[in-house]
Amino acid sequence: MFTFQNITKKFGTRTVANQINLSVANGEILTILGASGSGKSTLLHLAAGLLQPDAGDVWLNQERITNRQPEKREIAMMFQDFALLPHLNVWENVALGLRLRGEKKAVARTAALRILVEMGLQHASERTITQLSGGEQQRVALARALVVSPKLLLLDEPFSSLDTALRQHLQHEISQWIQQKNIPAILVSHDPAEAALMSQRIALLENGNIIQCDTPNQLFAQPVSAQAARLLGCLNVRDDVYIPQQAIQFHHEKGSECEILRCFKQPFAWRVEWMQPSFGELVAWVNDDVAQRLGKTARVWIDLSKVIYFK
Ligand SMILES: Nc1ncnc2c1ncn2[C@@H]1O[C@H](COP(=O)(O)OP(=O)(O)OP(=O)(O)O)[C@@H](O)[C@H]1O
Repeated sequence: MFTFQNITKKFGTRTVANQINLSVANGEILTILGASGSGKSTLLHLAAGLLQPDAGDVWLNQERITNRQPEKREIAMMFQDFALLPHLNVWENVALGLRLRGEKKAVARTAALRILVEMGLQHASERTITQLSGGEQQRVALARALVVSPKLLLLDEPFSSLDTALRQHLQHEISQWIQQKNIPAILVSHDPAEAALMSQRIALLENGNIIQCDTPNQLFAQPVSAQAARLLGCLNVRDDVYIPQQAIQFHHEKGSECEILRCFKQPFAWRVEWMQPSFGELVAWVNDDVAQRLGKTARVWIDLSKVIYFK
């Protein structure tokens, strides 16, 4: 279990982490989702010990590690650019963390080769990094992070440079690893789809504040504010109202309060006009799968009991 307890960090007069309280359970991936500059990387650096908080404490497995040096924290970090060393071959890159901890070369090599087998990369162990594909490099970076048996894994947008197929494969692989190793993991992302796919919970960060932290389903169904809904990439958000996809129906459900809508195809999406006068210009965008089931002139309904109104 990893915990940020009331963590505050300022750069000059600017607060980039404001009284952050967060816990991540063993086997859980928590995603910190936020816009550029919201303070995501700062939180990872505070967890890794690369930055010191101005106030608050960091805990790992009931131990207070606030003042512990990064190399003594038993935390592994995986970066966007993999940060592999080109002058070392694959197994040497993987063994690096163990070597830095003072492990003998032969012991570190054995451990590195063992994890490369687990990653399906044994055939590439003697290759140089430049002889690997982007996906293979990513797996080497993962192997290097995991070979030291970390007690916490920090992932700083590690998939952003990969193509879709590879990204999905590695997202799945990493999720499985976290569960298998039963360690907590924190993923930093600005991609809501990735956050929803990979994590059990998502913390929404805005200007150094966590504005909401919950399961993806709960967040998409009930964002606390228009900002939260926008961070989640939700469609149909206005400052005062949000229509979740599940509120948009084709069939009138007996007993639910509904409004009739018109739906028509736009160049790139389906647009549904809400006819309720009090909502003025509000339009609802529907998913492709919903749109495919609608004819051009089909009527859809909004279940008003599922609509979220912001104060
Ligand atoms: N060492 C530093 N000194 C001063 N300001 C910093 C420092 N590191 C980060 N900042 C500022 O703190 C804010 C948060 O930065 P951070 O890198 O944590 O954001 P982020 O959410 O990870 O952004 P991105 O998605 O663009 O990487 C930014 O305004 C940044 O300019």
